[in-house]
Amino acid sequence: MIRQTPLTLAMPKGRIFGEALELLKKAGLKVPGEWTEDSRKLTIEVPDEQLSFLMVKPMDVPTYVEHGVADLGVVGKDVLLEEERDVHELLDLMISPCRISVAGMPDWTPHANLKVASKYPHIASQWFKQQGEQVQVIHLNGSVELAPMIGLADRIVDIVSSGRTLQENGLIELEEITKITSRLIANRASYRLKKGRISGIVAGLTRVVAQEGALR
Ligand SMILES: Nc1ncnc2c1ncn2[C@@H]1O[C@H](COP(=O)(O)OP(=O)(O)OP(=O)(O)O)[C@@H](O)[C@H]1O
Ligand SMILES: O=P(O)(O)OC[C@H]1O[C@H](OP(=O)(O)OP(=O)(O)O)[C@H](O)[C@@H]1O
Repeated sequence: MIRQTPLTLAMPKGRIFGEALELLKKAGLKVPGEWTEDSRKLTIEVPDEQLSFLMVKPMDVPTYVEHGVADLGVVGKDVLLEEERDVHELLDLMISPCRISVAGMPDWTPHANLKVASKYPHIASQWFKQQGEQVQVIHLNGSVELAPMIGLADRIVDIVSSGRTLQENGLIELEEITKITSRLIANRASYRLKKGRISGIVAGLTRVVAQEGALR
């Protein structure tokens, strides 16, 4: 029997997980079937395929991959832009689409010392720097839309998908910073040392992503 090269994948718990798993399955990988959203288990083994899945927070996926404890990872481009980790971005999986935008209250009156609340402090700082605006960035971990409503910040930089959260909190989208989809990333050394197996997975996923795109 030919033994497969063992591979470890860092998978984001939450929104992206289901869609990513579906793509991997369609690309021909035997993926864990028994895992459910309410499971507390953080590692899943698929012994027949020499595959291990690590269930991690979306923001931490690039950390696991950069340090080489995971060979591959699936992560939103938002996290890659925020974290700027030294990883190899292999493929746009075209799943979990959304955008990062600047939003604020419609009746806001301009003033100096602009405050910007965001779960993405790095992306927010870079964006306003590029615009030549000096701002104070306030890092929040969620419920960011609250900040302009209660006077914590003048603007937010956050994910927009349906626009419902902005709308229900009386905010308007002012500028789109960038469109976001999820990406397949690799550890740089793993990509060299396990190139055969990783290339096979990338080829399978590339085919599936193209097929899914044609169906949209
Ligand atoms: N409406 C959306 N809101 C947030 N993230 C979205 C949305 N649509 C797609 N995404 C993608 O999903 C990823 C976030 O997934 P999820 O919401 O499960 O995690 P999270 O809320 O950041 O995690 P946690 O708060 O548990 O650390 C983002 O990095 C982004 O790429
Ligand atoms: O445009 P929409 O479809 O409304 O989606 C965007 C919202 O979803 C995310 O929040 P999440 O549900 O992850 O909660 P959080 O505020 O705790 O980050 C994001 O931070 C926005 O608040």
